[in-house]
Amino acid sequence: MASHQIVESKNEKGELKKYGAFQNEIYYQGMFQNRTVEVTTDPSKLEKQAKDAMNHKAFCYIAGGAGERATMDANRLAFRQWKIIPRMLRDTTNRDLQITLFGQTYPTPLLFAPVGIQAVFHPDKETGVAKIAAELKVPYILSTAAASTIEEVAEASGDGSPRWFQLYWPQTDEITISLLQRAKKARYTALVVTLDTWALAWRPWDLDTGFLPFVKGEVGNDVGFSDPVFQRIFREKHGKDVKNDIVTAAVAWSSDVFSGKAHTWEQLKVIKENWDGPIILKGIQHVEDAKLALEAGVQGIIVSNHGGRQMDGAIGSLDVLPEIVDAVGEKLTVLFDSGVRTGADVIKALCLGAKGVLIGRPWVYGLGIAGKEGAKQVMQNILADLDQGMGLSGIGTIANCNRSMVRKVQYPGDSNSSN
Ligand SMILES: Cc1cc2nc3c(=O)[nH]c(=O)nc-3n(C[C@H](O)[C@H](O)[C@H](O)COP(=O)(O)O)c2cc1C
Ligand SMILES: O=C(O)C(=O)c1ccccc1
Repeated sequence: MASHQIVESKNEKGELKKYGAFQNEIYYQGMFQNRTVEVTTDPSKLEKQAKDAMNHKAFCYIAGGAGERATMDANRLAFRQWKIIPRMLRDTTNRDLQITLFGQTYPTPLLFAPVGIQAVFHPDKETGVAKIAAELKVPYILSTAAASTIEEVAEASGDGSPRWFQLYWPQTDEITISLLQRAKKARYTALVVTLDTWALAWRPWDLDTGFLPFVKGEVGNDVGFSDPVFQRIFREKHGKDVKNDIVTAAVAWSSDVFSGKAHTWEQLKVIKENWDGPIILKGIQHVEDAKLALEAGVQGIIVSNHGGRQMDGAIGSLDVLPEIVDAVGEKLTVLFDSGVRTGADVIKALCLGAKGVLIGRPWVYGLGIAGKEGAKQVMQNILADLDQGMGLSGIGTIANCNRSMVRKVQYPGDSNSSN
Protein backbone atom coordinates (compact mmCIF):
# COMPACT_ATOMS: atom_id res chain seq x y z
CA MET A 1 0.00 0.00 0.00
CA ALA A 2 1.96 2.97 -1.20
CA SER A 3 -0.29 5.35 0.70
CA HIS A 4 0.65 3.68 3.95
CA GLN A 5 4.34 3.23 3.44
CA ILE A 6 5.25 6.89 3.53
CA VAL A 7 4.16 7.35 7.12
CA GLU A 8 5.60 4.14 8.44
CA SER A 9 8.26 4.88 10.99
CA LYS A 10 10.19 2.95 13.56
CA ASN A 11 10.03 3.05 17.34
CA GLU A 12 13.06 3.08 19.63
CA LYS A 13 13.44 -0.69 19.26
CA GLY A 14 13.57 -0.39 15.50
CA GLU A 15 10.15 -2.02 15.05
CA LEU A 16 7.79 -0.61 12.48
CA LYS A 17 4.95 1.26 14.15
CA LYS A 18 1.76 -0.64 13.72
CA TYR A 19 -0.11 2.56 12.92
CA GLY A 20 0.52 2.84 9.22
CA ALA A 21 -2.29 4.83 7.70
CA PHE A 22 -2.19 8.59 7.59
CA GLN A 23 -4.97 9.17 10.04
CA ASN A 24 -3.71 6.62 12.53
CA GLU A 25 -0.30 8.23 12.53
CA ILE A 26 -1.76 11.57 13.53
CA TYR A 27 -4.15 10.04 16.09
CA TYR A 28 -1.29 8.10 17.59
CA GLN A 29 0.87 11.18 17.92
CA GLY A 30 -2.03 13.15 19.38
CA MET A 31 -3.07 10.49 21.89
CA PHE A 32 0.40 9.97 23.26
CA GLN A 33 1.29 13.64 22.97
CA ASN A 34 4.51 12.87 21.14
CA ARG A 35 4.14 15.22 18.24
CA THR A 36 7.54 16.56 17.33
CA VAL A 37 6.09 19.96 16.44
CA GLU A 38 3.05 21.65 17.84
CA VAL A 39 1.09 22.78 14.83
CA THR A 40 -2.64 22.81 15.45
CA THR A 41 -4.72 20.13 13.77
CA ASP A 42 -7.63 22.61 13.59
CA PRO A 43 -7.64 24.30 10.16
CA SER A 44 -9.64 27.23 11.51
CA LYS A 45 -6.90 27.98 14.08
CA LEU A 46 -3.88 27.62 11.84
CA GLU A 47 -3.86 31.16 10.50
CA LYS A 48 -4.09 32.60 14.02
CA GLN A 49 -1.29 30.36 15.24
CA ALA A 50 0.89 31.62 12.38
CA LYS A 51 -0.05 35.21 13.13
CA ASP A 52 1.10 34.85 16.73
CA ALA A 53 4.33 33.11 15.76
CA MET A 54 5.47 35.15 12.78
CA ASN A 55 6.92 38.47 11.82
CA HIS A 56 3.97 40.77 11.06
CA LYS A 57 4.89 41.72 7.47
CA ALA A 58 5.61 38.12 6.48
CA PHE A 59 2.33 36.97 8.01
CA CYS A 60 0.39 39.68 6.15
CA TYR A 61 2.09 38.66 2.93
CA ILE A 62 0.81 35.07 3.25
CA ALA A 63 -2.60 35.78 4.70
CA GLY A 64 -3.35 38.78 2.52
CA GLY A 65 -5.08 38.75 -0.81
CA ALA A 66 -6.02 41.11 -3.56
CA GLY A 67 -8.39 44.01 -2.94
CA GLU A 68 -11.01 43.40 -0.30
CA ARG A 69 -10.22 39.66 -0.27
CA ALA A 70 -13.59 38.93 -1.90
CA THR A 71 -12.12 36.15 -4.03
CA MET A 72 -10.46 34.56 -1.01
CA ASP A 73 -13.90 34.52 0.61
CA ALA A 74 -15.48 33.15 -2.58
CA ASN A 75 -12.95 30.30 -2.63
CA ARG A 76 -13.95 29.24 0.87
CA LEU A 77 -17.64 29.79 0.32
CA ALA A 78 -17.55 27.60 -2.79
CA PHE A 79 -16.06 24.78 -0.69
CA ARG A 80 -18.72 25.31 1.96
CA GLN A 81 -21.52 25.16 -0.59
CA TRP A 82 -20.41 21.93 -2.24
CA LYS A 83 -21.41 19.08 0.06
CA ILE A 84 -20.27 15.48 0.14
CA ILE A 85 -22.85 12.67 -0.06
CA PRO A 86 -21.16 9.70 1.67
CA ARG A 87 -21.63 6.04 0.67
CA MET A 88 -22.05 3.20 3.19
CA LEU A 89 -21.27 -0.50 3.57
CA ARG A 90 -18.24 -0.39 1.34
CA ASP A 91 -14.97 -1.97 2.30
CA THR A 92 -12.71 1.01 2.59
CA THR A 93 -10.55 -0.16 5.48
CA ASN A 94 -7.38 -0.05 3.39
CA ARG A 95 -7.48 3.09 1.40
CA ASP A 96 -5.22 3.81 -1.52
CA LEU A 97 -4.50 7.51 -2.07
CA GLN A 98 -2.31 7.02 -5.15
CA ILE A 99 -2.66 9.08 -8.29
CA THR A 100 -0.93 9.01 -11.65
CA LEU A 101 -0.03 12.27 -13.35
CA PHE A 102 1.74 12.36 -16.73
CA GLY A 103 2.70 8.71 -16.37
CA GLN A 104 4.19 9.13 -12.88
CA THR A 105 2.60 7.55 -9.83
CA TYR A 106 2.47 9.53 -6.60
CA PRO A 107 1.36 8.13 -3.23
CA THR A 108 -1.08 10.97 -2.51
CA PRO A 109 -3.19 13.39 -4.56
CA LEU A 110 -1.56 16.47 -2.99
CA LEU A 111 1.16 18.79 -4.30
CA PHE A 112 3.00 21.68 -2.67
CA ALA A 113 1.77 24.79 -4.52
CA PRO A 114 4.57 27.03 -5.76
CA VAL A 115 5.21 29.75 -3.20
CA GLY A 116 7.81 32.50 -3.60
CA ILE A 117 10.43 33.96 -1.21
CA GLN A 118 10.18 31.28 1.46
CA ALA A 119 13.16 32.70 3.39
CA VAL A 120 10.88 35.41 4.75
CA PHE A 121 8.77 32.76 6.51
CA HIS A 122 11.61 30.69 7.99
CA PRO A 123 15.34 30.18 7.42
CA ASP A 124 14.55 26.58 6.39
CA LYS A 125 13.18 28.15 3.16
CA GLU A 126 12.77 26.30 -0.16
CA THR A 127 15.58 23.82 0.40
CA GLY A 128 14.06 22.73 3.72
CA VAL A 129 10.55 22.38 2.35
CA ALA A 130 11.86 20.48 -0.69
CA LYS A 131 13.47 18.03 1.74
CA ILE A 132 10.28 17.29 3.69
CA ALA A 133 8.30 17.14 0.44
CA ALA A 134 10.72 14.42 -0.69
CA GLU A 135 10.17 12.57 2.60
CA LEU A 136 6.42 12.67 2.00
CA LYS A 137 6.89 11.86 -1.71
CA VAL A 138 4.64 14.82 -2.45
CA PRO A 139 5.77 16.87 -5.48
CA TYR A 140 7.51 20.11 -4.62
CA ILE A 141 6.90 22.89 -7.15
CA LEU A 142 9.74 25.42 -7.06
CA SER A 143 8.75 29.04 -7.74
CA THR A 144 10.80 31.25 -10.06
CA ALA A 145 10.55 33.88 -7.30
CA ALA A 146 12.48 31.71 -4.86
CA ALA A 147 15.05 32.43 -2.19
CA SER A 148 17.05 29.34 -3.22
CA THR A 149 18.38 28.43 -6.65
CA ILE A 150 17.04 25.76 -9.01
CA GLU A 151 20.16 23.68 -8.39
CA GLU A 152 20.13 24.05 -4.58
CA VAL A 153 16.53 22.85 -4.39
CA ALA A 154 17.25 19.90 -6.70
CA GLU A 155 20.13 18.90 -4.45
CA ALA A 156 18.04 19.23 -1.29
CA SER A 157 15.15 17.30 -2.79
CA GLY A 158 17.47 14.47 -3.83
CA ASP A 159 17.63 11.83 -6.52
CA GLY A 160 14.32 10.50 -7.71
CA SER A 161 12.17 12.84 -5.61
CA PRO A 162 9.31 14.46 -7.45
CA ARG A 163 9.99 18.10 -8.23
CA TRP A 164 8.41 20.44 -10.73
CA PHE A 165 9.49 23.94 -11.78
CA GLN A 166 7.09 26.90 -11.85
CA LEU A 167 7.94 29.54 -14.40
CA TYR A 168 7.25 33.19 -13.93
CA TRP A 169 7.66 33.88 -17.59
CA PRO A 170 10.32 36.52 -18.34
CA GLN A 171 9.88 38.94 -21.22
CA THR A 172 13.37 38.12 -22.49
CA ASP A 173 13.18 34.79 -24.34
CA GLU A 174 16.88 34.12 -23.87
CA ILE A 175 16.38 34.20 -20.09
CA THR A 176 13.29 32.00 -20.28
CA ILE A 177 15.21 29.42 -22.28
CA SER A 178 18.09 29.50 -19.82
CA LEU A 179 15.76 28.89 -16.85
CA LEU A 180 14.16 25.96 -18.67
CA GLN A 181 17.54 24.46 -19.50
CA ARG A 182 18.64 24.71 -15.88
CA ALA A 183 15.42 23.10 -14.66
CA LYS A 184 15.79 20.28 -17.19
CA LYS A 185 19.41 19.70 -16.21
CA ALA A 186 18.46 19.60 -12.53
CA ARG A 187 15.79 16.99 -13.38
CA TYR A 188 12.58 18.85 -12.65
CA THR A 189 10.07 16.64 -14.43
CA ALA A 190 7.17 18.99 -15.18
CA LEU A 191 6.83 22.68 -15.94
CA VAL A 192 4.11 24.88 -14.45
CA VAL A 193 3.67 28.17 -16.29
CA THR A 194 1.81 30.70 -14.15
CA LEU A 195 -0.31 32.97 -16.33
CA ASP A 196 -2.17 35.13 -13.82
CA THR A 197 0.73 37.09 -12.33
CA TRP A 198 2.43 39.02 -15.13
CA ALA A 199 1.85 42.01 -12.84
CA LEU A 200 1.23 41.94 -9.11
CA ALA A 201 -2.31 42.72 -8.06
CA TRP A 202 -3.51 45.50 -5.77
CA ARG A 203 -2.67 43.91 -2.42
CA PRO A 204 -3.54 46.38 0.32
CA TRP A 205 -1.85 44.54 3.19
CA ASP A 206 1.51 44.47 1.39
CA LEU A 207 1.07 48.04 0.20
CA ASP A 208 0.37 49.17 3.76
CA THR A 209 3.32 47.29 5.26
CA GLY A 210 5.64 48.17 2.36
CA PHE A 211 6.30 44.51 1.63
CA LEU A 212 8.01 43.95 -1.72
CA PRO A 213 11.44 42.58 -0.71
CA PHE A 214 12.36 41.08 -4.06
CA VAL A 215 12.07 44.44 -5.82
CA LYS A 216 14.46 45.96 -3.28
CA GLY A 217 16.91 43.10 -3.81
CA GLU A 218 16.60 41.92 -0.22
CA VAL A 219 15.44 38.36 -0.84
CA GLY A 220 13.65 36.17 -3.38
CA ASN A 221 15.77 36.70 -6.48
CA ASP A 222 18.04 33.68 -6.22
CA VAL A 223 16.78 31.98 -9.36
CA GLY A 224 17.34 35.12 -11.44
CA PHE A 225 20.59 36.27 -9.86
CA SER A 226 22.13 32.83 -10.35
CA ASP A 227 21.16 32.70 -14.01
CA PRO A 228 24.16 32.99 -16.36
CA VAL A 229 22.14 34.59 -19.15
CA PHE A 230 20.55 37.16 -16.84
CA GLN A 231 24.02 37.88 -15.42
CA ARG A 232 25.50 38.41 -18.88
CA ILE A 233 22.70 40.65 -20.09
CA PHE A 234 22.94 42.68 -16.88
CA ARG A 235 26.69 43.11 -17.30
CA GLU A 236 26.31 44.21 -20.93
CA LYS A 237 23.66 46.75 -20.03
CA HIS A 238 25.01 48.13 -16.76
CA GLY A 239 28.75 47.55 -17.06
CA LYS A 240 28.89 45.72 -13.72
CA ASP A 241 28.11 42.39 -12.15
CA VAL A 242 24.81 41.46 -10.50
CA LYS A 243 26.56 40.86 -7.18
CA ASN A 244 28.02 44.37 -7.21
CA ASP A 245 24.66 46.09 -7.45
CA ILE A 246 21.85 43.88 -6.28
CA VAL A 247 19.43 46.79 -5.96
CA THR A 248 19.63 47.63 -9.68
CA ALA A 249 19.73 43.91 -10.51
CA ALA A 250 16.56 43.29 -8.51
CA VAL A 251 14.73 45.98 -10.46
CA ALA A 252 16.02 44.55 -13.75
CA TRP A 253 15.01 41.00 -12.80
CA SER A 254 11.59 41.78 -11.39
CA SER A 255 10.67 44.07 -14.25
CA ASP A 256 11.52 41.31 -16.73
CA VAL A 257 9.46 38.74 -14.81
CA PHE A 258 6.57 40.86 -13.48
CA SER A 259 6.68 43.18 -16.44
CA GLY A 260 3.12 44.42 -16.56
CA LYS A 261 2.94 42.93 -20.05
CA ALA A 262 0.98 39.75 -20.64
CA HIS A 263 2.27 37.13 -23.03
CA THR A 264 0.04 35.68 -25.75
CA TRP A 265 -1.04 32.15 -26.65
CA GLU A 266 1.28 32.30 -29.68
CA GLN A 267 4.29 32.91 -27.47
CA LEU A 268 3.81 29.54 -25.77
CA LYS A 269 5.73 28.20 -28.76
CA VAL A 270 9.01 29.30 -27.18
CA ILE A 271 8.24 27.29 -24.07
CA LYS A 272 7.07 24.23 -25.98
CA GLU A 273 10.22 24.23 -28.10
CA ASN A 274 12.42 24.37 -25.05
CA TRP A 275 10.81 21.94 -22.64
CA ASP A 276 10.63 18.17 -23.12
CA GLY A 277 8.25 17.15 -20.32
CA PRO A 278 4.65 18.05 -19.52
CA ILE A 279 3.64 21.72 -19.56
CA ILE A 280 0.88 22.80 -17.17
CA LEU A 281 -0.75 26.23 -17.36
CA LYS A 282 -1.60 27.66 -13.94
CA GLY A 283 -4.31 30.24 -13.40
CA ILE A 284 -7.05 29.00 -15.75
CA GLN A 285 -10.59 30.03 -14.70
CA HIS A 286 -12.54 30.51 -17.94
CA VAL A 287 -13.72 27.46 -19.84
CA GLU A 288 -12.72 29.07 -23.15
CA ASP A 289 -9.15 29.45 -21.87
CA ALA A 290 -9.16 25.78 -20.93
CA LYS A 291 -10.11 24.99 -24.53
CA LEU A 292 -7.37 27.31 -25.83
CA ALA A 293 -4.89 25.51 -23.58
CA LEU A 294 -5.91 22.25 -25.22
CA GLU A 295 -5.52 23.80 -28.67
CA ALA A 296 -2.13 25.18 -27.69
CA GLY A 297 -0.94 21.62 -27.13
CA VAL A 298 -0.05 21.71 -23.45
CA GLN A 299 -0.59 18.66 -21.26
CA GLY A 300 -2.29 20.10 -18.20
CA ILE A 301 -3.89 23.08 -16.50
CA ILE A 302 -4.27 24.20 -12.93
CA VAL A 303 -7.68 25.65 -12.26
CA SER A 304 -6.63 28.39 -9.86
CA ASN A 305 -7.23 32.03 -9.03
CA HIS A 306 -3.92 32.22 -7.19
CA GLY A 307 -5.66 31.85 -3.84
CA GLY A 308 -7.49 35.15 -4.36
CA ARG A 309 -4.20 37.06 -4.53
CA GLN A 310 -4.57 38.36 -8.10
CA MET A 311 -7.96 39.34 -9.55
CA ASP A 312 -10.16 40.35 -6.66
CA GLY A 313 -13.83 39.86 -7.46
CA ALA A 314 -12.99 36.74 -9.47
CA ILE A 315 -15.23 33.71 -9.04
CA GLY A 316 -14.46 31.02 -6.46
CA SER A 317 -12.08 28.59 -8.13
CA LEU A 318 -14.07 25.45 -7.21
CA ASP A 319 -17.14 26.87 -8.93
CA VAL A 320 -15.51 26.80 -12.37
CA LEU A 321 -13.91 23.38 -11.96
CA PRO A 322 -16.88 21.24 -13.15
CA GLU A 323 -17.44 23.09 -16.43
CA ILE A 324 -13.72 23.05 -17.19
CA VAL A 325 -13.48 19.32 -16.49
CA ASP A 326 -16.50 18.75 -18.72
CA ALA A 327 -14.87 20.69 -21.55
CA VAL A 328 -11.29 19.39 -21.48
CA GLY A 329 -11.00 16.79 -18.71
CA GLU A 330 -10.65 13.84 -21.02
CA LYS A 331 -7.78 15.35 -22.95
CA LEU A 332 -5.94 17.50 -20.40
CA THR A 333 -4.83 16.73 -16.88
CA VAL A 334 -6.82 19.15 -14.76
CA LEU A 335 -5.30 20.05 -11.39
CA PHE A 336 -6.83 22.40 -8.86
CA ASP A 337 -5.95 24.97 -6.20
CA SER A 338 -7.29 27.94 -4.24
CA GLY A 339 -8.99 27.65 -0.88
CA VAL A 340 -8.20 24.00 -0.06
CA ARG A 341 -7.91 23.67 3.72
CA THR A 342 -9.23 20.25 4.77
CA GLY A 343 -9.40 16.63 3.71
CA ALA A 344 -13.04 17.15 2.78
CA ASP A 345 -12.02 20.02 0.50
CA VAL A 346 -9.61 17.71 -1.31
CA ILE A 347 -12.38 15.11 -1.71
CA LYS A 348 -14.72 17.75 -3.14
CA ALA A 349 -12.17 18.91 -5.71
CA LEU A 350 -11.40 15.31 -6.69
CA CYS A 351 -15.12 14.48 -6.98
CA LEU A 352 -15.54 17.49 -9.25
CA GLY A 353 -12.88 16.08 -11.54
CA ALA A 354 -9.49 17.39 -10.42
CA LYS A 355 -6.71 14.81 -10.82
CA GLY A 356 -4.55 16.38 -8.12
CA VAL A 357 -4.80 19.22 -5.63
CA LEU A 358 -2.24 21.90 -4.73
CA ILE A 359 -2.04 23.19 -1.18
CA GLY A 360 -0.94 26.81 -0.72
CA ARG A 361 -1.24 28.84 2.47
CA PRO A 362 -1.71 26.03 5.03
CA TRP A 363 1.79 24.56 4.80
CA VAL A 364 3.28 28.05 4.48
CA TYR A 365 1.71 28.81 7.87
CA GLY A 366 3.26 25.59 9.17
CA LEU A 367 6.63 26.76 7.83
CA GLY A 368 6.23 30.09 9.61
CA ILE A 369 5.23 28.40 12.88
CA ALA A 370 7.83 25.65 13.10
CA GLY A 371 10.03 25.60 10.00
CA LYS A 372 10.10 22.68 7.60
CA GLU A 373 8.80 20.24 10.21
CA GLY A 374 5.80 22.54 10.70
CA ALA A 375 5.14 22.51 6.95
CA LYS A 376 5.42 18.73 7.00
CA GLN A 377 3.03 18.42 9.93
CA VAL A 378 0.40 20.53 8.16
CA MET A 379 0.58 18.36 5.05
CA GLN A 380 0.40 15.22 7.18
CA ASN A 381 -2.64 16.60 8.97
CA ILE A 382 -4.42 17.28 5.69
CA LEU A 383 -3.44 13.81 4.45
CA ALA A 384 -4.73 12.19 7.64
CA ASP A 385 -7.98 14.11 7.42
CA LEU A 386 -8.29 13.15 3.74
CA ASP A 387 -7.53 9.49 4.44
CA GLN A 388 -10.10 9.33 7.23
CA GLY A 389 -12.66 11.30 5.20
CA MET A 390 -12.30 8.97 2.25
CA GLY A 391 -13.02 6.02 4.51
CA LEU A 392 -16.05 7.67 6.07
CA SER A 393 -17.38 8.62 2.64
CA GLY A 394 -16.97 5.11 1.27
CA ILE A 395 -14.16 6.07 -1.09
CA GLY A 396 -11.47 3.39 -1.29
CA THR A 397 -9.34 4.82 -4.06
CA ILE A 398 -9.03 8.23 -5.70
CA ALA A 399 -10.65 6.80 -8.84
CA ASN A 400 -13.84 6.26 -6.76
CA CYS A 401 -14.29 10.02 -6.42
CA ASN A 402 -17.06 11.11 -8.74
CA ARG A 403 -19.70 13.71 -9.23
CA SER A 404 -22.56 11.66 -7.75
CA MET A 405 -20.87 12.14 -4.39
CA VAL A 406 -21.12 15.93 -4.27
CA ARG A 407 -23.94 18.40 -4.59
CA LYS A 408 -24.08 22.19 -4.41
CA VAL A 409 -26.42 23.23 -1.63
CA GLN A 410 -26.67 26.69 -0.20
CA TYR A 411 -27.59 26.83 3.46
CA PRO A 412 -28.29 30.30 4.86
CA GLY A 413 -25.67 29.88 7.60
CA ASP A 414 -22.76 28.90 5.31
CA SER A 415 -19.74 30.98 6.17
CA ASN A 416 -16.24 31.34 4.92
CA SER A 417 -14.20 30.27 7.94
CA SER A 418 -10.72 28.67 7.70
CA ASN A 419 -9.34 31.27 5.37
C1 LIG B 1 2.80 33.56 0.04
C2 LIG B 1 2.40 33.02 -1.30
C3 LIG B 1 3.29 33.10 -2.36
C4 LIG B 1 2.94 32.57 -3.61
N1 LIG B 1 3.86 32.57 -4.61
C5 LIG B 1 3.54 31.99 -5.79
C6 LIG B 1 4.52 31.86 -6.81
O1 LIG B 1 5.67 32.23 -6.64
N2 LIG B 1 4.14 31.29 -7.96
C7 LIG B 1 2.86 30.84 -8.21
O2 LIG B 1 2.55 30.36 -9.29
N3 LIG B 1 1.92 30.94 -7.25
C8 LIG B 1 2.25 31.49 -6.05
N4 LIG B 1 1.30 31.53 -5.06
C9 LIG B 1 -0.04 30.95 -5.30
C10 LIG B 1 -0.09 29.47 -4.93
O3 LIG B 1 0.69 28.70 -5.81
C11 LIG B 1 -1.51 28.93 -4.98
O4 LIG B 1 -2.09 29.19 -6.24
C12 LIG B 1 -2.42 29.52 -3.90
O5 LIG B 1 -1.72 29.74 -2.70
C13 LIG B 1 -3.59 28.59 -3.68
O6 LIG B 1 -4.51 29.12 -2.81
P1 LIG B 1 -4.57 28.82 -1.23
O7 LIG B 1 -3.44 29.58 -0.61
O8 LIG B 1 -5.90 29.34 -0.86
O9 LIG B 1 -4.40 27.32 -1.04
C14 LIG B 1 1.65 32.03 -3.80
C15 LIG B 1 0.75 31.97 -2.73
C16 LIG B 1 1.12 32.44 -1.49
C17 LIG B 1 0.15 32.32 -0.35
O1 LIG C 1 2.78 36.47 -3.81
C1 LIG C 1 2.38 35.79 -4.76
O2 LIG C 1 1.24 35.35 -4.84
C2 LIG C 1 3.30 35.52 -5.87
O3 LIG C 1 2.92 34.82 -6.73
C3 LIG C 1 4.64 36.10 -5.88
C4 LIG C 1 4.88 37.20 -6.64
C5 LIG C 1 6.15 37.76 -6.61
C6 LIG C 1 7.16 37.21 -5.86
C7 LIG C 1 6.91 36.11 -5.10
C8 LIG C 1 5.64 35.54 -5.11
